[in-house]
Amino acid sequence: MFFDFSSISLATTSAAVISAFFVHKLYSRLTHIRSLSFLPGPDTASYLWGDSVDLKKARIGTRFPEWRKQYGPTYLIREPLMEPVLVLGDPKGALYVLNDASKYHRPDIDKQVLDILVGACCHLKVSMASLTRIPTLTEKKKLPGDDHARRRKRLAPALTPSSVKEISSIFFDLSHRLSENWEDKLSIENEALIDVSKQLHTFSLDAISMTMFAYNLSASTGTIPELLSNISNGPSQEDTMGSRFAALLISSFPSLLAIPNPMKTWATKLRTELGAIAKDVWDNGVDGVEVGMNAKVLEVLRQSSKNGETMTRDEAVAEIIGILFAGSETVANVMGELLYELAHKPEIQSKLRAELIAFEQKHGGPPTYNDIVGSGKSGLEYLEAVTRETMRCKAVLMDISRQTVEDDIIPLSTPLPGSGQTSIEVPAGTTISIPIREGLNIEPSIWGDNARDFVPERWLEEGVGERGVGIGGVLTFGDGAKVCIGRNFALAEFKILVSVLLCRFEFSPPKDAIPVDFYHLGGNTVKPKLRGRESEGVQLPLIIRRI
Ligand code: HEM
Repeated sequence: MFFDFSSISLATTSAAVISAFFVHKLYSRLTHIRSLSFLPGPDTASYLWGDSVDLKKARIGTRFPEWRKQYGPTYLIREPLMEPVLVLGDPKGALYVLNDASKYHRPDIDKQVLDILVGACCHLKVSMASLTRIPTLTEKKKLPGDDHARRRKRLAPALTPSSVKEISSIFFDLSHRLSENWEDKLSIENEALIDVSKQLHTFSLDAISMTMFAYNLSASTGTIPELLSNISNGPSQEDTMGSRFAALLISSFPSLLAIPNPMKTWATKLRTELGAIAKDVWDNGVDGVEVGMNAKVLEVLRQSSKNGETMTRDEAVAEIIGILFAGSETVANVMGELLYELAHKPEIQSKLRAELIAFEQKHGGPPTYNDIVGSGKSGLEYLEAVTRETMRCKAVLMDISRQTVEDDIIPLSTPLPGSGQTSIEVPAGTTISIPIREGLNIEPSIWGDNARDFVPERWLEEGVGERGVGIGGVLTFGDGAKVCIGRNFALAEFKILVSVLLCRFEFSPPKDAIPVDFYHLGGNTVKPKLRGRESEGVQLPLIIRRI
């Protein structure tokens, strides 16, 4: 009898490697638990799922503000299998982490999701990975930090204030197009019930595709608009045992995302279709760009090819997909939330409209791009205040996640309750969640007792932004090396749309309105659903009345 020693030794080696891997996983998990267990935090909803399933189902405003009240700004929550997550709502600690890109990286799971999307940037927290943290931009697992800097530098000229000014006429055109669409719906009655969420999504998708790569995606005949609208509803949002186990496995072993799953199928389809368009636009160059369009991203990508940088078609496609994700649903969501807020706060709506109409009467025409971006100084102070308050209270991202790559000590501005410690030692591999929407942006020690309320007037006070944390006093666009590169674009697009819509329409809640709840959904963004009709997906019905 002969033994196949080579196959025995292969099996033994594989078993040893797998065992070592599990032992290492277990050891690092125990290290994280031991090092951080002194921190306060909620009783974990489930040892198996941690707090993740509970958080996924919870309405916005029902968990983090309560935990902040009970435990202070810095505490611990749990991912599946009790992996601790340090919720760092301390201003000094948050800025420390965001500003040290060498020690604090995006978590492995996010990089894995980005790999599937060809290294693209996105605010998308895909549902298969929805128990995990925020994936964002130009960071790919195998690429070192300087590659992120190189790609960011390459993209930056497309999104400077002067580039945004150049493309701003497209924002005006699209805002008027949306208004005309609503006017048509109001042609018989003076008012109508309209689900604004879909139309805002189309508006922002067009804004990004028509300005960045001269393509009208919403009008394209393929399945792309449908695939992109799935960003809102996610490739599989249901909370089933199967999806929970998949999420649990993936959060422990991110590489499992590489095996076939609904999210991967969806991403591959989207990438293939976008790839065909990108190839078309890429091959035909930017010379033939139609009037009313621009190709800012393609221009910078082509320029870097001319400068000798190698740029493969795949890389170009990755940048395009990334910009589309990052730039479309973010603005659509925040705009939807403002319209919802204005519908419920008619006094703020009237004050904003009165300012815009007074401006128009005084200057003999509607505000231009310069009036709008300089709105704090041009007689549009309330527009500026409403914009800032929307970005503060309605931040699209719940949190920004990072993982330590080495042991470190995070300084704190608020001593920990009990021990009075002014810093926290974190072992390598710790996941840190910097809470934005329900954390630092509404921190009562900064914004006062009415921190959670939507009060634009607070911004009319001199120097108020200096009190807060981050650019302009909020962390809505992040901070540090990965701060949002599209913020000038987003703010200009947002303000232009507000200035056009508010002069033409009045918004109010539907009569006998079903309450709208906002959830953290399909990406790390916040979206509306009707209470009791959640399975119908994202919707935001409002009554729109012609003025
Ligand atoms: C209201 C709208 C928006 C919000 C709230 C927002 C928020 C953010 C945040 C918080 C980050 C940093 C994430 C991190 O640190 O991990 C980020 C990154 C990014 N955003 Fe935005 N964003 C918005 C709109 C846009 C738009 C319109 C574009 C494109 C035109 C864009 C492109 C990007 C890109 C490319 C990055 C990655 C930057 C990097 O990794 O260096 N964003 N965004």
